[in-house]
Parts: sequence; C-alpha cells; structure tokens
Amino acid sequence: MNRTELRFALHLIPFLDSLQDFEDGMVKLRDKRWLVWHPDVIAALFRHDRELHHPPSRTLSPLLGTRSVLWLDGEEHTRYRRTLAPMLRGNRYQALIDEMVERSIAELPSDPVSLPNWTRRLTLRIIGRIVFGVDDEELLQAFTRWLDRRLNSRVRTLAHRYLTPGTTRFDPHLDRMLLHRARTAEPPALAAYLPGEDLRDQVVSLLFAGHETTASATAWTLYWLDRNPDLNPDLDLDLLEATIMESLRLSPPAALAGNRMSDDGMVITPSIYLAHRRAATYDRPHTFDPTRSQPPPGAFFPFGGGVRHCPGKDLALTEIRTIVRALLRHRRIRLNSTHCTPQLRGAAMAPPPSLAMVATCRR
Ligand code: HEM
Repeated sequence: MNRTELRFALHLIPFLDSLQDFEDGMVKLRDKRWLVWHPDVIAALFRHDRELHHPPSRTLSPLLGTRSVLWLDGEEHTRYRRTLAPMLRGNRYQALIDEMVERSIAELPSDPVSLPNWTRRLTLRIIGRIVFGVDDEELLQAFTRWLDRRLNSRVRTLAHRYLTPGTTRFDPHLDRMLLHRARTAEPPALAAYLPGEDLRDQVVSLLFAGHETTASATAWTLYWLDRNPDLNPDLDLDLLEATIMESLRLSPPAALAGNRMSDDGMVITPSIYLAHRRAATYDRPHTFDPTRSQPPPGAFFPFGGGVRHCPGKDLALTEIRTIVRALLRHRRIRLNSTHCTPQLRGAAMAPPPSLAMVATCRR
C-alpha cells in the first residue's frame, strides 16, 4: 500500500480535507484506483452506471455478506431493487414513524443523553419494525452490540480489514435470531417479501443501511440547528427541508458513495464529502446556509446516484423530518456541541457519541 492509500485508509477525513483545493476534482490513490468529486465526472459516472461493475466494500462485505443487495449486480440487483422500491416509500410508514418518534421523545430523560446514540436507537427501532413487523428490543440490542464491536472504533475496523482480510464476521447466534424473526414475518413486513436464499445478508444490510446513515443525518441536522439558533424551521416546512438538505451537504452521513469499476479493472470511488465542499461549486462552502440555490448536476449526491442511488431516500427524509419537527415541538433542545469532530463508522460519518443533548419539556 502506498502513502496516499494509507492516508485514505487511516485518516479519511483529514486526507479528504487536504484535497479540498485540488481543482481537478480527482486524485489517483494507486494504479487503477481513483477518488473523484468533480461534478462533471460524477454526473457522467452516474449516467453510465448501468455499464459499470460495483465491487463489494472490503470493510462492509465481511459483515453484511457477499450476497448483500449493496453489491449484487445485473439482473439479481434489478430484481431486489424492484422489490425494495415500493416497500421503502416514506408515506407508507408515516403513522408508524409518528407513533415511534412520539414514544421515544416521551421516554427522553431530562438528563443529558448522547444524541447520536439516541437517534441510532430510534432509527434502528423504526427499520426493525418495517423489516420484521414487530418490536424486538432484545434482538435490536444484540444487533447493535455486534455492529459496535466491529465498527465502533476506527482501529478495530481497520484491523479487521487489513489484518484478517476476507474473514466473515458473522455471529451465528445473532444470525439465527434474525432469521427466525425474518422467517416468521407476515406481510406487510418487508422480510416477508425477501427470497429465502439470501435472507440473512439482505436483512442485515437493510437494518444496517436503514439506520446508521439516517441516525447520523438526523443528529447532524439537530447539530446545525443548534449552531444556528436564528433558524426556526418548526414554523416553516420549506425551511426545514432546506435545513436538512444543507446539513446533508456539509455533513453527509456517507463520505463516499459505492465503488464503481470499469471492464478493464479501473476502480472509481465518488467522494460525496469533497463534492459537497468544492469551492468552485459552492460559494463559502464551509458555511451552513440553507438559502443556497440548486447545485448543478453531480455536485450534490448525499444518497449516491445512477442505478445504485439509495432506495431508502424517501423513507430517510420522512424519518428526519418527523423526528426533528416532533422534538422541536415538544422539547427545548440544548447540545454541548463545541467540539464536534466527526466519527467514522465504516465510511459513515456520524457526530461523536460525546455530543450530548439536553431535552427539557416545553411548557
Ligand atoms: C440519510 C439517510 C441515508 C443516506 C445519506 C444514504 C446514503 C446512501 C448512499 C450514499 C448509498 C450508495 C449509493 C451509491 O453508491 O451510489 C446508499 C445505498 C443504499 N441505501 Fe441508503 N442512505 C440513507 C438511508 C437509507 C435507508 C433508510 C435505507 C432503507 C433500508 C437505505 C438503504 C440503502 C440500500 C439498500 C442501498 C444499496 C442500493 C444499491 O446498491 O442498489 N438507505 N445509501
């Protein structure tokens, strides 16, 4: 591994920050491996996505399995997408989300809680209900413990990736519990529509993809609102939407989209983080400004793009909107947000667990 790749692997965010003035909007990581963020290149890449391959993430595939929808390709991938698209529409679950959010807010103590941990627990409960059709707190806690042991620390993540590459990191006991829940799910729960042969990998992938990023997007939105007390998006839905979008721009939950590979083996990684902070595209790129105008194609893609664009986008936005509005309606929020260095979980960029929220009742 060369020095550039080592910095990419070990210090992703400082490495990306060091590239912010590169006008080309692309950098070679090693032979046949490029990191790209120029909007024209990104737009062209997504336009031709169907002709490209989508190799598995070396960090995530030992956890999510080789059959995960995140890296299946061709006909199999199209079939899964067709099943998932109608099942992940946000308005289908609005009543369920309202009820779960209200309950979680009612349970909030008046003592400080870790904001990222709270949003993670809530979004996992929501996707758990969507996938299995029932609440199973014990199962979700076991899933979180399993995930945390593998992704919670950058050192652990990298040790697994480079010292024991290719080793699966499944927990047979947890897999048995997940499969039992999935096999006994009744329609309209999502698991009831997934084919039996890949069930474990798809269920784990949906639970993972369906909560980590949404949790971090919600926590970042609340963070930016706390830093900009003049904004009052509770009263204005357009402003709330613009605030969420600007938070997704400046603090994208996924710093990188999935790898793309050409027939001759050239691997291209789109950098969401760098595209969203490009000075040639955005005026004052590091300033939080929800009044920005529409960015050009290829400049804003928090949910990726092309044939792999996130199928959970609508659901995620419904969750973020609902959680933020309900919190602002019921509680007065204070965060201890002075030092908020992003924490990486895989390539997901979350606020650190030390970001604490005090939520007092509004009277
Ligand atoms: C704010 C929240 C979310 C963000 C920022 C986000 C972001 C992303 C990104 C960047 C990708 C890769 C796209 C690409 O490579 O072009 C992706 C893929 C995916 N996401 Fe999301 N996501 C979010 C929420 C969700 C939710 C709620 C679900 C529900 C299960 C979900 C399920 C998936 C799946 C299954 C894929 C793989 C799609 C494929 O490869 O065809 N995501 N997401």
